[in-house]
Amino acid sequence: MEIDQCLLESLPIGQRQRLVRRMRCDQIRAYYEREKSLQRQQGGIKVRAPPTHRKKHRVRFSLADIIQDAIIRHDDKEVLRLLKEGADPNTLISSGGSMLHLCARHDNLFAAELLIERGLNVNLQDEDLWTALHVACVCDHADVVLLLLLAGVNVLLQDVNGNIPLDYASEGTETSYILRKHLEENGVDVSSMHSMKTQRPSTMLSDVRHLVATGGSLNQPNDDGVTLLHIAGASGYREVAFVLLESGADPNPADNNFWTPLHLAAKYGQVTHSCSTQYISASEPIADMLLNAEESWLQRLKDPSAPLPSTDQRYDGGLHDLNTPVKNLNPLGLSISKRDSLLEKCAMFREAGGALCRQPLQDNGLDGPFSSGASKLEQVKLMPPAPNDDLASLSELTDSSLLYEMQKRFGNDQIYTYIGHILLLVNPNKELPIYSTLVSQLYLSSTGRLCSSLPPHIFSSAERAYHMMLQERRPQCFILSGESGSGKTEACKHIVRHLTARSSPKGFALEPRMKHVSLDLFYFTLQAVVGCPGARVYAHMLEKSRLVHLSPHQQSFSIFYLMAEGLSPEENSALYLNNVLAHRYVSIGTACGSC
Ligand SMILES: Nc1ncnc2c1ncn2[C@@H]1O[C@H](COP(=O)(O)OP(=O)(O)OP(=O)(O)O)[C@@H](O)[C@H]1O
Repeated sequence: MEIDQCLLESLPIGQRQRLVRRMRCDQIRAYYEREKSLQRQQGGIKVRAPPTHRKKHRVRFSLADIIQDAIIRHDDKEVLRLLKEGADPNTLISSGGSMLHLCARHDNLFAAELLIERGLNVNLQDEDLWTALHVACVCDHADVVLLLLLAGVNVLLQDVNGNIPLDYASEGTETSYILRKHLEENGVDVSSMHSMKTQRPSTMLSDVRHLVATGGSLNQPNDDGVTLLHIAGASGYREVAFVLLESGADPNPADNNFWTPLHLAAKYGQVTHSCSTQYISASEPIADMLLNAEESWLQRLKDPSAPLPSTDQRYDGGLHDLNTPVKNLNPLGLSISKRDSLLEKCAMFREAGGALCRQPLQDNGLDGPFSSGASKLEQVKLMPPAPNDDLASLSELTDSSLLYEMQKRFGNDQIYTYIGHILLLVNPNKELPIYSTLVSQLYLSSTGRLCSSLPPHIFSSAERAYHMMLQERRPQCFILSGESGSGKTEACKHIVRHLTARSSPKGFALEPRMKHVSLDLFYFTLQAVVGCPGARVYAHMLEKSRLVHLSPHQQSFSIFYLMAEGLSPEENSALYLNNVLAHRYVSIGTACGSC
């Protein structure tokens, strides 16, 4: 169980403790399950003799871990001691950055000085190509910025988005002033910075033009499935995207994580949505352009003679986008997972009406369930996660408190609620835009654990069952219980929908086949009740147990009795059913007409 830190902090202390205890239990259970499966893999469970005496185990941390902790806690003495004891100043931290990045983030000037003294490279870049100066600027830690400048940091190093540290310094702050002054003193003016920033997209643009001219493959993915269009979409290089699309690049390739260029354009656009309207105005056209291109590409697939969209439609002719970075954002104040979950929420819950995306082609048997294609726009509206998403975590558990919470949630169209691992559904009796392919994709998880930034959903339960199946290597079972009309059949359909989409992310489309089978079953059952006014069609649909075992006074499928009554002798003999009622399926049941 994963709990969103924000939600956790908003809970009363007692509830929080209970929740944390449960999380700990879950962790321990998961640990033992993993141990068990490892043992099984290594050839059978080895039963260890219980230890006769308890050894006191000491947990030891490496110097590299301890020094990082000391830097964060500003324990200068400890940092000094550890460095003397031989802690390596060049140890990398989890983001791929150096310990100087850590100092910049936590404003630890003393440790930063010590590390620089010991020869740590001030220009080291992390996996997003951020230097410690980028970090210090984002966090507005002016002293660290000054120290890094004195140590000779390169102020013009660009990160993965082509942003230099100054781009991250908020206007009017001390950090921004210091950097501007430094740049001025070194003869760097704004226009040269501008041209430097355009360098990366310009280089890519000329490379792409060259590739087009020499007939190179525009859709060639790298090992991660990333194509040129992914890069252009994610980086906001509008002109590059335009050239690629105009030259016939596939607008919809999925990388190894099933992300298309449109996903990336949307993701990075939404990242900055709450913070920079300037950026959004630059990146939204990319998303629009990709949508238009995708539409025209699909049309041209069907009809190669279809005209290309007009230039106005394709491209509004603006200059390529500069990556205006997010101002006033302090992403490093939050953990990466936290940031991701906030971004996810920002993306999903922007407004009522939510995100717009493409709906997959239905029933064409060609496209995978996650591929986009149809021209119909699909609306998604998910409610943000809330503390009462799991009733088991309520501090007060009485009939009235549960009913009250359920009623409140139902009023907000929050029809799903967890009670631990059980999912409660209140039938909304109206269509809710929460079952699209996009939503199904959102609930995909690599581990099967509930995603704390997503509200309860039937897709989540389906996802969990899928992973349990893989882990335990045995069939899983859903128990759908509720009174007639409570939504069991619909829930079953949603589970099947998610699982079929899950199991065939590319190419092989199981969903249309499943629908076909369901339809056949439906007609089979429908035939069974023809002539049974008021009979309930669905009750027998999936009760396959009725085929092999009948309880006393229970009848088998009515179709058998109707066949016995209604088939002509020729039809009977063609089906080898000269005496239907002699078969065990029907002979032991009560052949009553009702269903
Ligand atoms: N998640 C849902 N969203 C919207 N409407 C729903 C949902 N679930 C059920 N419904 C509505 O309620 C009706 C009855 O649901 P369903 O047939 O799934 O009930 P059931 O529990 O299977 O009933 P029975 O036990 O009688 O077969 C559906 O036809 C549909 O209109």
